[in-house]
Amino acid sequence: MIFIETLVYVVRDGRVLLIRKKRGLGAGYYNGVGGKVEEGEDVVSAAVRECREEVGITPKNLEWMGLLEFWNYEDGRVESVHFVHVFLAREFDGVPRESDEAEPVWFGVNEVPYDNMWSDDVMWLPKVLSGKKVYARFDFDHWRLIGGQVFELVRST
Ligand SMILES: Nc1nc2c([nH]c(=O)n2[C@H]2C[C@H](O)[C@@H](COP(=O)(O)OP(=O)(O)OP(=O)(O)O)O2)c(=O)[nH]1
Repeated sequence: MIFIETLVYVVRDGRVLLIRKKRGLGAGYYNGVGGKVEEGEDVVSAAVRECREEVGITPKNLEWMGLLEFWNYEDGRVESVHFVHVFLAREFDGVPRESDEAEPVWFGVNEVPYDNMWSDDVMWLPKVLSGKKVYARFDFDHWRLIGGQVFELVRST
């Protein structure tokens, strides 16, 4: 199965808004706000929708920060491939609120709780939070990280 997904990191006053995910894949971990792009939906609309659904805010002026690929293997075969578009939002409308999917929590951008996040995040999220665009691919075995590469994207002009 191939999935197109989104992750949004809302940043304001030196802090980043994460969610503690209550259910589904990665439950208990902190993450950006996101989920699957639905049929017929564009990636930006999906990113905005997930922010509304999960924490009740509407991000404004989303900045595309890169693409992550997560390849999950089970017993030597590809079980699923996830293409995840990452965005920063420096402005938003509304007040973050808890939902049945997620609890919103603000962290200082230098106090991100990487020990309680997907183990690949420490390899790319600091770059994104410092304004760098990235492309990365990570391989998992039964969702345990087994390898990966991160590239910083630079303008070639
Ligand atoms: N930061 C980070 N996020 C990850 C990793 N792996 C991974 O699937 N995700 C994110 C991408 C998506 O935003 C989200 C997908 O989780 P999910 O399939 O449970 O989606 P969901 O229930 O939240 O969304 P949905 O089905 O409601 O659309 O998790 C990872 O290694 N690091």
